[in-house]
Amino acid sequence: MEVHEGTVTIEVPEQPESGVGDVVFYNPRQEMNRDITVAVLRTWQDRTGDESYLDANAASGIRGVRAAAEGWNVTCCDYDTDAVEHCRTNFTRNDLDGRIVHRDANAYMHENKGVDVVDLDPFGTPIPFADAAFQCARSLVCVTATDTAPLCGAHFQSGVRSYSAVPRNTDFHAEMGLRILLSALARTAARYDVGVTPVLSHVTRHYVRTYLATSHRATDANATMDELGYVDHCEACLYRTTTEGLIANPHDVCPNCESTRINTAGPLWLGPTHEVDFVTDVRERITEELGTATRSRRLLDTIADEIDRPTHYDQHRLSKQWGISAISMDEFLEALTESGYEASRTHYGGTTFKTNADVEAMRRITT
Ligand SMILES: C[S@@+](CC[C@H](N)C(=O)[O-])C[C@H]1O[C@@H](n2cnc3c(N)ncnc32)[C@H](O)[C@@H]1O
Repeated sequence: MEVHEGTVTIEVPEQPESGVGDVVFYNPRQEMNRDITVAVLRTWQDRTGDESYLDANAASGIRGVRAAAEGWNVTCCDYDTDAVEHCRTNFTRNDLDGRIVHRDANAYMHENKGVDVVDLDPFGTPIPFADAAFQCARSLVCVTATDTAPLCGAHFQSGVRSYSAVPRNTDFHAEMGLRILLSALARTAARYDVGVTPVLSHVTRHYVRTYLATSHRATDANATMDELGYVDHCEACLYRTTTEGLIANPHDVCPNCESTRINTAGPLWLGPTHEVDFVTDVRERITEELGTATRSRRLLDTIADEIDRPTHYDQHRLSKQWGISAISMDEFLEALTESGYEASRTHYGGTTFKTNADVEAMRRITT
């Protein structure tokens, strides 16, 4: 079937309804992910003059074709024969040049270091490709992870295995997933003396996406490691607290309600998950021909306005906890800001917010 995204048209096989099968993969639900990638690549090229882009898990080649249409010097890599055929057809069909490589992505990245931008978009966890990506990429690593259940602690052991960290299934699960992923990526990069700075990250129910600017200096890798730490979370009253550094110092009882139902997650990335200037620049480069322009702009606006530190709350979950009916989000946030606290919506969900008020202060002010 024919698929139109942005300025390109590609050919992909009919997809099985279950989403699982042998055919070359294409997921229309990821169009916004790809539209934002196009705007990120525009921003990155304007800022750095970078030229080369590796679509390491190419499938139909949709990411690579779209990057080539933006003027990038593209390599598409996939170990699947049919995928490689589709990539070839789709570059030709759009009259674009691109290098198509039938190879294991790790082998290719190890042998071809110095690509400006590397994009990882495998099935499930990207961690098997992370070591090679941080050695191969010169300046930007883009990563999608679709294994949201392991990342957010819903599949606990799988999360521990994949990410060498302890995820917990909390009421801020989407952010837990992002911070577990960033932690694992940062620790992987640091092994090669590479420091990372997340310039943009976003999470939906289906995937986590992040863009990491890289710096090949041991001192920057040290600074990256300083962004790691732990979050203690009380299941009884939803209180949380963070501990910076790689030495966990877990609470046995909740400092707020003295419950022992307090658990620790980490090491997590506790640093910023985006740079506001970068997000604003990307937002400006979301143009009308992008199919998800309206949704993408809305998402990027929310991210740019989001307080960027761990962790978010869910207003409905808190209201349930306190046994009251939820007031409107605007009223709730206004009550916090009028009391001198910071408060913002977040992109993690319609009823989510961040604040520097703790749960007791929130309850006092808003109920
Ligand atoms: C989720 S699909 C990629 C989707 C595509 N990037 C898009 O936006 O539509 C993952 C692809 O990674 C490929 N893949 C998995 N393991 C690989 C490996 N070790 N080396 C190269 N490609 C691999 C699969 O064959 C598959 O085509």
